[in-house]
Amino acid sequence: MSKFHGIAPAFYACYDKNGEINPDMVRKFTKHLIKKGVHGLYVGGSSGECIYQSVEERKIVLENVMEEARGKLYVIAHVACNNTKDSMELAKHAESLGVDAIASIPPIYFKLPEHAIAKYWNDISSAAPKTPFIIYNIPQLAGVSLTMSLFNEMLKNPMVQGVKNSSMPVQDIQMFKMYGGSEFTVFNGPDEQFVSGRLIGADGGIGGTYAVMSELFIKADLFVNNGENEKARDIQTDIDRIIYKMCSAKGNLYAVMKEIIKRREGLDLGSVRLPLAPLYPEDESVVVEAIELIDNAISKWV
Ligand SMILES: CC(=O)N[C@H](C=O)[C@@H](O)[C@H](O)[C@H](O)CO
Ligand SMILES: CC(=O)C(=O)O
Repeated sequence: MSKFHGIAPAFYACYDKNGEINPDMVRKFTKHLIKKGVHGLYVGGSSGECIYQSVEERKIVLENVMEEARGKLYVIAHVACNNTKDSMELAKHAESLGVDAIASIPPIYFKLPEHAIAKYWNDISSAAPKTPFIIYNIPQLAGVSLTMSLFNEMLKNPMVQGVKNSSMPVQDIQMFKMYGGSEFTVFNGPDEQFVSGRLIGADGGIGGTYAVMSELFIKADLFVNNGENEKARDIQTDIDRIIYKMCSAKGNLYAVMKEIIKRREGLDLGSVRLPLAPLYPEDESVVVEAIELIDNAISKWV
């Protein structure tokens, strides 16, 4: 089994009362997830609110994660900024800290040609020449798809060793697996189809909702490994009910999940940064009902 397998929660941004990065909470949250038994961590991605943080802030987050995580589980650092120079700086910094891989979305806003996207990714990779590079394919948010021509171009770089695939067709996972070569890693992106992603060939998953119910995803992963497909399907159904509930709030999904972690686990990660919407008073019932669903699912399955 490759090092990159199992359950890798996308790390949430940790803020203090004033909305500043809270390094102490970054460490506590890292320790908390390690104790839960997850296999890896994905730091500084969408869930880490990377696009709303400065280069300096993102370095501080990764440094504090690495202090707790080094040698205990794999760490993938998402290093993309929307310009090449800052992304290269973060890539270099991540390599100096000894992360297991770096990852990057494509550049957003301008519709760039594929050769420019490939150059952006290869430049970032060249700033961390000893560290595996994972392409983050998330067309519904990035507005750019990892096409086969772009994928094949990227495979010429031997450090390109995986894709985190968040496109909705599950078959995309199979395609990247098929053409990536035997050592190539593909992570499932959409948490709502984690089990399907694993069954069609994903080595593991990186997900935005894992940290709020890691027990359930660890169990789902185990069911797939053991060929217990009916149980895998049924736990996925319970997971999806929880995700749909959390997504029904007026406030942002990450604000909901941080509130749930605060109440269930006693860790205060703060709120989200604007323009992401914080929790509204009318979200109280969503939080309470989601907690009940999570508690019930954990007592049923774990
Ligand atoms: C669009 C998006 O953010 N996708 C994430 C990464 O793949 C997922 O992990 C979601 O957070 C999750 O599936 C909840 O919808
Ligand atoms: C959700 C996710 O995978 C991310 O943080 O990018």
